[in-house]
Amino acid sequence: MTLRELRHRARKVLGPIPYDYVAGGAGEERVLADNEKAFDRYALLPRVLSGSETRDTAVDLPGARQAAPVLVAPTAFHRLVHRDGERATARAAAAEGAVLVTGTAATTAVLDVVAAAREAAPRPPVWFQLYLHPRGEVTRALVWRAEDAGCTALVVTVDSPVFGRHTRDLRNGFTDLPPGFAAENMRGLPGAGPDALTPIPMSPAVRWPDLAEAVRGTSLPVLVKGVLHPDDAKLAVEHGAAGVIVSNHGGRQCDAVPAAVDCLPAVTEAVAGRVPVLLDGGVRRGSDVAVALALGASAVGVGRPVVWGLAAEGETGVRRVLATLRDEYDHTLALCGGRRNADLTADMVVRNGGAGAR
Ligand SMILES: Cc1cc2nc3c(=O)[nH]c(=O)nc-3n(C[C@H](O)[C@H](O)[C@H](O)COP(=O)(O)O)c2cc1C
Ligand SMILES: CC(C)CC(=O)C(=O)O
Repeated sequence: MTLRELRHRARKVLGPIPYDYVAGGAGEERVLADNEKAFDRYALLPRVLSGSETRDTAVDLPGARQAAPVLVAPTAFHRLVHRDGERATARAAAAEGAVLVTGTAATTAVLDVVAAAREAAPRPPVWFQLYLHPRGEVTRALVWRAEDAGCTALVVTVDSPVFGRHTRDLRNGFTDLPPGFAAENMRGLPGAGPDALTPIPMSPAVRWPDLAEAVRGTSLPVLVKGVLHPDDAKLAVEHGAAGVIVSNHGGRQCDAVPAAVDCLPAVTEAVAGRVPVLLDGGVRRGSDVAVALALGASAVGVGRPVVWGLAAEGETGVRRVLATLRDEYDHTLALCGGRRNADLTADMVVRNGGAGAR
């Protein structure tokens, strides 16, 4: 079953409002569509007679060693799509040896998410995603909850000075979570209330010194998510980021930005190997993973496919998504004459339509 088929199955089991919440993007959904289409604009140029019967797809990331270069990007409100919610996602990611990025907008408290992951693996890598708050004590409270739970890294999302205008949610009048659901990590903290669709106080007043303060205030590595401009990637490193995640939030913030993968080469060049560069947005096949790695990513995140897997089949569905991507990626690596991730290099990616068009 391909990840696209899993989406169709999810659509059958979900009501139209939660389906639209997950599937949708901002504005006219141009960026949402382009994230996937962009991968069709790249082709792989394999090397031959250089492979191996055994391949090593493992990757070392801040606070995590993963079996494959694919991690679970933070997506909000898993209990909206499956009764087991984030607990199921956590068990699945841990069982597959993948980082789970849980987040402030989870419908399960981070302590319970990490506990569920530990049911499947002794030391599962769980990262915690948060937005910086202009009031430092709110940020510190969230960081403390993540540290206390046993998360091994933090992910600070910086592409949301204001919340994106999600066309489908606006049309559906979807502004609050249904009764019985809440952003559990926001309990007791200032915001719109944990049951609001945007329970997180986003602020355009947040600036680089706030990031530096957050980095200083934790012993955990801090990755910065939502970087597209190469100069911002440099600033992130200068302000202490342990990793940079190239992302346009799955097309849910500004609907006029480039596809995530199109921003990757310039960011990779700007970071110049000082910290790992990751990418999310539009990754749907093992060959997409290979293209991203060849263009400089250490690993990729997947958002919607994981939610479709969870909606369609719970823990089993999430495992299926991660296992499928790992298997397809390993197969692509073999077809490209590679033994390990680092064997995929920028000269092996061409613009689709001809090797001469690079
Ligand atoms: C339903 C949904 C909820 C999301 N919630 C968050 C969030 O709470 N925090 C965050 O940083 N990114 C969030 N994202 C963005 C994802 O982390 C990621 O950037 C994006 O989904 C990647 O694109 P993909 O869905 O094409 O894989 C969300 C995305 C979706 C689809
Ligand atoms: C609660 C929101 C902040 C989740 C989000 O980032 C999104 O829906 O794209």
